[in-house]
Amino acid sequence: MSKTLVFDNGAGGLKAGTAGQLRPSHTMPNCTGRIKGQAQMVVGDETAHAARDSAPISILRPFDRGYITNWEPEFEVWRRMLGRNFLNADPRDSRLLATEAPFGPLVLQEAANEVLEEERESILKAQMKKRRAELNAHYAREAREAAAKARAEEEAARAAAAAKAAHGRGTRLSTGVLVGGGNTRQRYDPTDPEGVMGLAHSKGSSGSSSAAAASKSPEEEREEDEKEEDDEEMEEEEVWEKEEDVQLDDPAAAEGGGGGGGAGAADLLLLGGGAGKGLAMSDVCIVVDSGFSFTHILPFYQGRALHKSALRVNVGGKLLTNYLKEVVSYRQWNMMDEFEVMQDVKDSLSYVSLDLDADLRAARNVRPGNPIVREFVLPDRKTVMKGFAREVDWDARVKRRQQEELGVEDEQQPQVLTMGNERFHIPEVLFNPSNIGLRQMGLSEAVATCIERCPAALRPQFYANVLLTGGNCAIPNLRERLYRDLRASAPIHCEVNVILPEEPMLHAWRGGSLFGASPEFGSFAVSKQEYDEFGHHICKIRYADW
Ligand SMILES: Nc1ncnc2c1ncn2[C@@H]1O[C@H](COP(=O)(O)OP(=O)(O)OP(=O)(O)O)[C@@H](O)[C@H]1O
Repeated sequence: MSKTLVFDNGAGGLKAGTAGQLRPSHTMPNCTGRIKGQAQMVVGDETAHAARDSAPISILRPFDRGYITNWEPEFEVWRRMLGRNFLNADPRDSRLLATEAPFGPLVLQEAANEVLEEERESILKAQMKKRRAELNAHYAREAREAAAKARAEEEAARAAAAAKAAHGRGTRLSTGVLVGGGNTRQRYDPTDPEGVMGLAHSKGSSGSSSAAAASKSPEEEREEDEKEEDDEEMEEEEVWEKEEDVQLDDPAAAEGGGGGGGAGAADLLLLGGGAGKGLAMSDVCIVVDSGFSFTHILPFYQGRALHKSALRVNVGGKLLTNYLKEVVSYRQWNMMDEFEVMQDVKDSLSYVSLDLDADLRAARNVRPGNPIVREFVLPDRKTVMKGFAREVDWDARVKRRQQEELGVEDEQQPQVLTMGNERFHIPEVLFNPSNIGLRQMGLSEAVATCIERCPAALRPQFYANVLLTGGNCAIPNLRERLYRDLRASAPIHCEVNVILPEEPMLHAWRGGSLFGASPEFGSFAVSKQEYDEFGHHICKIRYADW
């Protein structure tokens, strides 16, 4: 059977691995670079190595805010990922599922498909592109269903055990992570190198309609395409027009269409920690994806994206790191050429404040006992290869100050950055971009606005199902702050629920992994032969259908 590779192509990093696995096997910076004075280009992970060796390097990022802006370097990164040192993919026996950001103009999507098709002649057997937000929503939905199923099964097992115990025949309940649904339950063995790949996968009823669609000839598909597109548009319109018809308590409306994950899907989801554990209602969620270059907010109803309500905020991790670089360079050391180091500082020490005034007051006095101030030991690339955060060493700090006053340099002491109000002042930009003069909505305002742009009858469901994904959502307290702000702006009768899955950065990749491993995936992929025969049209039909 051919192998399905999953690429989550982000502006910060390319996450790649095989479908069906719990996590990507490789992640590399999505960039190329040139070391000063050298003709050779360094690619992906090599740029990080060069930066670690203090080589003066100029970085080129070919992917920004969801768009590939420069194909050549992007393919260099992809080729390296597919090559011997990483995925070691056999071109004759591999299929590719790649993520795509929302809001991509059609012409760019077409160009991307075309370039991918031309390039992959020697690379991959079949390809498929899927919007990242859809994969996020898909994973959350399936995860929630799997978690609910597992809970129900565990409760049933517990009830059975209790009944047995009542009859004097005690049964020891199993603990640990259970994988597999229905009759195929088995214990997950973390040492199994095959992970979940070894398990058989089955799919629910939703796969049958797509399989039927796949059995149609491309000519038939083309004939039906316009009709389907009209139908889709009408469906989205209907959500608005018939909003008063939606009964929020109606289980049929709540359950909707969407894919029902079978046993195989549950395996990955249970291993993933049940990302959708907290989702209150079926098939309705609002995906907030905040990554390296931007943040987008996209609502889903019955598995369909409501594009009219979607919002994008051009604030991401890169902007925060650049801002931190400037602040630190102004206040302490010149760190303007140290993006990677400053990203480490931000990732390890920043947090979102839940009480700005109190935190500002507390951070003001840098003295022992200060709860906010921390130190970051900078890498000197001789003794300290990678920087790290630590509690303030007050004695060393006093000694350092005295030496600085005397103009003495102690070679033995590592250089440290002191992080005080920077720790919460920088992430605050996500919630208040106007702090640095950006005319953009803050995160909470954008989520609330997005929900308010949805049909009134659906809003309570969206408030109850806000799903956070992307690396920025790992900033401590971000979830709590968003909850607090939404709670304040949501109507009083609405339940507010903000869900933060484990490792939010990998959430979209896991959606891809789940989908790539499902039996229906084959019917959505486009082969080289099909593309040559029908062109971009076939991609439009196949990719839009899921
Ligand atoms: N623990 C953490 N705390 C704070 N920020 C983090 C943490 N982990 C990752 N990040 C930030 O998340 C960002 C990367 O997130 P992610 O991988 O979701 O982005 P991407 O998919 O590469 O980019 P994009 O979504 O813009 O295409 C980086 O800016 C990184 O600094």
